[in-house]
Amino acid sequence: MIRTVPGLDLDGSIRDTLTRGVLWPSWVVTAALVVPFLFGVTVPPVVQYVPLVASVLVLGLPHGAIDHLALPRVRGDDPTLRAIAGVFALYGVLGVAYAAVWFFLPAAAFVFFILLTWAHWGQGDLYALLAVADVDYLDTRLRRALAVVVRGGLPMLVPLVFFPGWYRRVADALVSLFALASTAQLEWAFQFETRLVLGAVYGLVVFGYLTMGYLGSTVGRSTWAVDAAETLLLITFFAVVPPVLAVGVYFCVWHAYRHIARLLPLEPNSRAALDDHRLRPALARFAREATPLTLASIVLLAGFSLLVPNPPADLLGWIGLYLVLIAVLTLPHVAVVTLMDREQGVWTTGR
Ligand SMILES: CC1=C(/C=C/C(C)=C/C=C/C(C)=C/C=O)C(C)(C)CCC1
Ligand SMILES: [Fe+2]
Repeated sequence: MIRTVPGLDLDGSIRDTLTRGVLWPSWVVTAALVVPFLFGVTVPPVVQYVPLVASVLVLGLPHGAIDHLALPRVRGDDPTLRAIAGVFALYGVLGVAYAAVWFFLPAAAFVFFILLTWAHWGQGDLYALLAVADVDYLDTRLRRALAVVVRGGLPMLVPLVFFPGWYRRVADALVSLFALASTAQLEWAFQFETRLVLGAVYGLVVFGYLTMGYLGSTVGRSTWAVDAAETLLLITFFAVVPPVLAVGVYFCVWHAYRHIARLLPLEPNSRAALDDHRLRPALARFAREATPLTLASIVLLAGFSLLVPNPPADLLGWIGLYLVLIAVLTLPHVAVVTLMDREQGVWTTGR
């Protein structure tokens, strides 16, 4: 059966529900975390790992666990066995191919993971800007691409500029599961000069992006203010909060939660609940739907630990393994989200 599904044109009541229940919490949590770190608070590594570890069950891993339902739904089709099998096949082919790259070229696979996440977390925020924050100045494809570069760079580049040591430690944790000392090839990326140049270029791009939005906004500047405030908040967040903690929190309350919010209106019962200003039943339904494949991914993680040449020996090693699993699952997940973008008109501007 073919149905029409919401694209970027969410009903006002749904937008309200998502702004209150999804955007606000992401602002409050990130802003609250900035404060102690601005005052120089330090926290032991184990505590910094908590959000990333929690993301295995809460928000993070589950956000991709209904990709097999999301794709048919966004097309207005029923999730038939055939449609679901198609998504599973996509995961199988892309996931296995990328996993093989990790075994043979781990350092290159890591760099690709960072760039893939940059694009993917950027594309997630772009949808939220268009559909929930309802910005009006992203009216050309070039401007939308710029939004992806700016938004994805916040979690992927800002930590490199401000915390190269941690960045390197995490890169090591992933790469050394496959080959010891391979991150030596990435030494250049952590050098002061590289970070200075990348930071300066990125700073200019952010400045250009925000100026473009300010000048291009026609219906008052309130939506631009949301975009600008989020951007500046996240720059500060990733500049002061230690990166494993910052990325873990961002992954859960920002990227994953916004993606889940995007999925909810695609399901008719959840859409009705949101329309009625009720977020909780929609989230409960999502949690039920996401449980089986979240659990299956955890089994995959255990299996993966038996396959890597240098199995994890400590908590950071396990986090590294978890991130490699995420990397492998993210490639097909990005394919699904990119198809969703196409169906929902994220790149349809006429210009
Ligand atoms: C943890 C961590 C890092 C990388 C995290 C990545 C790349 C996560 C990707 C998650 C994805 C793609 C989830 C799915 O949507 C950095 C940046 C090296 C800095 C140090 C901390
Ligand atoms: Fe995602």
